[in-house]
Amino acid sequence: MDLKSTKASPILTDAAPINKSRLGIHSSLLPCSQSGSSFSTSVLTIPRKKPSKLDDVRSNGWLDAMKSSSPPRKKILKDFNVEVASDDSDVAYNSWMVKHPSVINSFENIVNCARGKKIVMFLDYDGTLSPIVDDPDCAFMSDDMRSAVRNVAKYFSTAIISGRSRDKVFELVGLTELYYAGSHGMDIIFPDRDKLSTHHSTCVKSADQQGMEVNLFQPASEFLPMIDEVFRTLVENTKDIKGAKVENHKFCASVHYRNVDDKSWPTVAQCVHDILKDYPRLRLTHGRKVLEVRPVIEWDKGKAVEFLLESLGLSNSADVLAIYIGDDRTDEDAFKVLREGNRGYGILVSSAPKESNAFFSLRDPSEVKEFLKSLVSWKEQNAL
Ligand SMILES: O=P(O)(O)OC[C@H]1O[C@H](O[C@H]2O[C@H](CO)[C@@H](O)[C@H](O)[C@H]2O)[C@H](O)[C@@H](O)[C@@H]1O
Repeated sequence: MDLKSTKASPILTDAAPINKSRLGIHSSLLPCSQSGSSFSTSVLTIPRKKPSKLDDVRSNGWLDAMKSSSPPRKKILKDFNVEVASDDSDVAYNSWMVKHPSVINSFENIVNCARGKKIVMFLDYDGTLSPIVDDPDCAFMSDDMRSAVRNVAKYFSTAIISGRSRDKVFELVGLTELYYAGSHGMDIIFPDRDKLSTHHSTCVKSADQQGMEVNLFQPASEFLPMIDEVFRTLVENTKDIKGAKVENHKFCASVHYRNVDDKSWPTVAQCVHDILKDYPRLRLTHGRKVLEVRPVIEWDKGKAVEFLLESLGLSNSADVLAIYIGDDRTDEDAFKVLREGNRGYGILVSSAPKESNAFFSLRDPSEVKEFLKSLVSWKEQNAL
């Protein structure tokens, strides 16, 4: 396979727009902006200023997105170098909560909606089940959280949908009774014992780590060699940027800049941008202090939720209430699917106000745990 080929498969979409500023020509000098009829191409002057190496990432919005990623709720009081919760941010958070109420405070509402319906639980991993930490290899969930998830799965079908590789997220969660979707939903596994109501033809049979028969759904499998190649190039090209870290998640790759001095963020962005220029079949999404490189297929966490609901025969919103808990921009696709399809509720985990398609909110993973425990208690008290 030609890894850099531009030949699109039927499912490809989202070709990167042509970035005029990349040509080093200000848009006001381009023919489309001319107003008079006497314009002559012979007088078109190209600015003498050499385009900055970082013009690409400034003009395509990557840098702004990087700066706004994972904003701290508390402000540093610079003169005293202490962290304080400013009144302003509290006021902003409280007014944001009017739009996205805490699901703990709205518990009665959500369980009333769930009466007579099957609850299906979708959980993101990082920032939802485990706290955000500097080292992605040390993002462990607590035993207490694991037991809360295990108890939820006793009563409700539960799936983990993560940007990490499926193997990695399974290693971190370690519960065999769940469904797992890794690589932002591009790698879904089902135990073969489950009767899949649809999609049989798109799944392949395989064996899991315990040798049990499983069904795999991997809509981006053709991208495997490409992601591998890009991962190696990213590692090589970022090796001199202190603090940068690249992860291979099989069907996507992550470039972390949480531990990079913010003066070097433009260098990280430009480096990723330069590599992506050679791969028109890959695109970039933003996570929490992380740039994520993934195939331009029409597949995301929202599609994975739809796929899982349909495959498990749980897509009838009259009988099913889906709940998706996540903290990241990539979780927004899933929130949107639930909101627009009237299939259930998205819950955003955030301690700062954020634009979101989620209906409810929770502040942090400890509130996620509290909510999961409350659902289990409610179910136990109402079990007939
Ligand atoms: O979909 P998720 O399960 O939320 O995974 C999204 C990314 O999570 C990880 O990165 C994030 O968490 C790290 C550990 O707390 C943190 O250091 C990093 O800054 C966050 O972006 C994971 O390492 C990424 O590869 C995932 O894409």
